[in-house]
Amino acid sequence: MFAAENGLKGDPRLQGISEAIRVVPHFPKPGIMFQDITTLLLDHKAFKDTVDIFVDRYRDMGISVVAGVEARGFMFGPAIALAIGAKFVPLRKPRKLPVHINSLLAGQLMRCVAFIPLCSSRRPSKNLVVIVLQNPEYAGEVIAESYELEYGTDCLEMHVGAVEPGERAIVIDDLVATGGTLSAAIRLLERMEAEVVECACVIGLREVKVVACLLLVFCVDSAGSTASHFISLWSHARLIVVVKDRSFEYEHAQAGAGGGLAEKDDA
Ligand SMILES: O=P(O)(O)OC[C@H]1O[C@H](OP(=O)(O)OP(=O)(O)O)[C@H](O)[C@@H]1O
Ligand SMILES: Nc1ncnc2[nH]cnc12
Repeated sequence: MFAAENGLKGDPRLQGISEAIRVVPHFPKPGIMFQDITTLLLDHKAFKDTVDIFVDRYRDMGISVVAGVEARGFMFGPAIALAIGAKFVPLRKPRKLPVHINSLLAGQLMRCVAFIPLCSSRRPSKNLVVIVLQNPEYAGEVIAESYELEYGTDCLEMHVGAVEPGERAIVIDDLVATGGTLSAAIRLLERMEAEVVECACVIGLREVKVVACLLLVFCVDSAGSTASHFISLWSHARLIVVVKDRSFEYEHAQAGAGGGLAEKDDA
């Protein structure tokens, strides 16, 4: 049903996209079949087709926020945002977004910086003038959401004020595995009262380990068939995934060539 709704069933672009993604066995550790989108970025047609699929889908959906997950969501999100006329909001790993320590300290800093050009006999530099004009209110408070990874935890941060209540948002990333990262992204946006219309990823891992927060997963494989659906326990947002990971094909090919699988079993 969803494949038809999305207009992706039988889409000839899917195979090219899928094939442009390199599978790197045992990276970053034994047993992981790493889905490497850097090769997709090198392939102009496959890269453009990927962005176009998302742009076609979201162009007329009243989306004003494209939120991209660091780091690989940054490689697709800005192009989509520009094409659909939305803003791009980076969801960053901890301590990357600039934030003032507190408003008092920021106020003192502003006064100091403003004082320097007055005391200086030399003409103030461009940089100083820019800082003086900054308003500490906009200097960047952040909110954070932690999430579980296979081993340990991680965290995403977003600037307060980057989205307004009621704005319609999509979240972009390269890949969904457990869904923990996307769930943290959704929580950040919903805390700012944005409406998360959908999440969109290029790749869905074949054996998605669904966590309680995962939405509805919609996979279209390279043949254009619907792969899997998982119903969220708490969110109404949806997820579109363009292609399934190619580990199976890779292992199959390696097994045919007499390699690969044995190496994986040894790991
Ligand atoms: O569905 P999940 O289980 O949450 O995993 C998916 C996330 O994992 C990868 O990022 P990673 O955390 O490796 O960070 P990176 O992009 O900075 O390498 C990927 O780009 C997704 O963001
Ligand atoms: N198999 C995989 N390939 C690339 N990125 C990932 N993030 C989590 N699992 C991954």
